[in-house]
Amino acid sequence: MAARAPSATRIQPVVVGSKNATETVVDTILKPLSTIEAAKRLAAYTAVDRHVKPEHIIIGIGSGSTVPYVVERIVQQGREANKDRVFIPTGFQSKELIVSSNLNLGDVDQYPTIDVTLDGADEVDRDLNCIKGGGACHLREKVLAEAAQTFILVADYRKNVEYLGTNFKPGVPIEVVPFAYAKVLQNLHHILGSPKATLRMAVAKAGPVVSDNGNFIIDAPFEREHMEQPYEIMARIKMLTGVVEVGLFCHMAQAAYFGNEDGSVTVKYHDGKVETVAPPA
Ligand SMILES: O=C(CO)[C@H](O)[C@H](O)COP(=O)(O)O
Repeated sequence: MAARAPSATRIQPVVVGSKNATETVVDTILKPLSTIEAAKRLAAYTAVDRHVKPEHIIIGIGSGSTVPYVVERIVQQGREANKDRVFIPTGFQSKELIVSSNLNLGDVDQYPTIDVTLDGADEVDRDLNCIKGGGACHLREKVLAEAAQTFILVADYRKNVEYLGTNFKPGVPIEVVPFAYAKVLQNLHHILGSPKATLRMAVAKAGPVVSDNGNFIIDAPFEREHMEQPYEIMARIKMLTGVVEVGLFCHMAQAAYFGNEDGSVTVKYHDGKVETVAPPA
């Protein structure tokens, strides 16, 4: 059997109905994708082809519906390329994805330096600031983004905006310790200028969404004036006692890949450069 990184663990997937890597690849080949799914896949594949190289051994895997295409492309690099790699998840979903794809699973406390982390985003602005946390994973996502030598975003064209809050309307996701949520909501309403901030409620469960860390999530929409330079409001929210992490990632990503409707990919870089990768001929 192939050698593995020393402290990586392999466990069996626990989610009933989760697909293995072969099934996912077969699905992708056989079933036509919607325009949005095709755009997500294009962004993810292009980013993996450019940023997941043979020398990259410790790889952070983000959360959301675009990230499965990242993992799919990594699996396509083959067993040999992946046998010594360790994959670090940003939450329950990406842990299941790693395990069900037969990749080596590790954690960020074992591997605090990550070669490259690839993750989705809810929206990305012209300076590569982004909103994350639509899936309530932004605490671990930010840790893996900070731990990474290279942090790359992958998304479809709807997420590519000049200013945060343009298309993504729920607001900035804020993870809070449960007993402090009402106090933090008051702070957001009356001090920080987000009168419509609300506690995120679960859909198929009575009560609030509980994050993978056992915390609550507040969604706080802000006016454009705050979103033009989001670092300042991010820092002010983070200073509120009871806040664990804020879903504003400022100046963290090296590049963002957006799959477009016409099959091209727009790449925005941290230095302001923008590239268009033409669709395959
Ligand atoms: O931040 C996230 C989860 O907390 C996701 O990366 C973000 O919500 C984007 O997800 P998707 O790829 O499904 O649009």
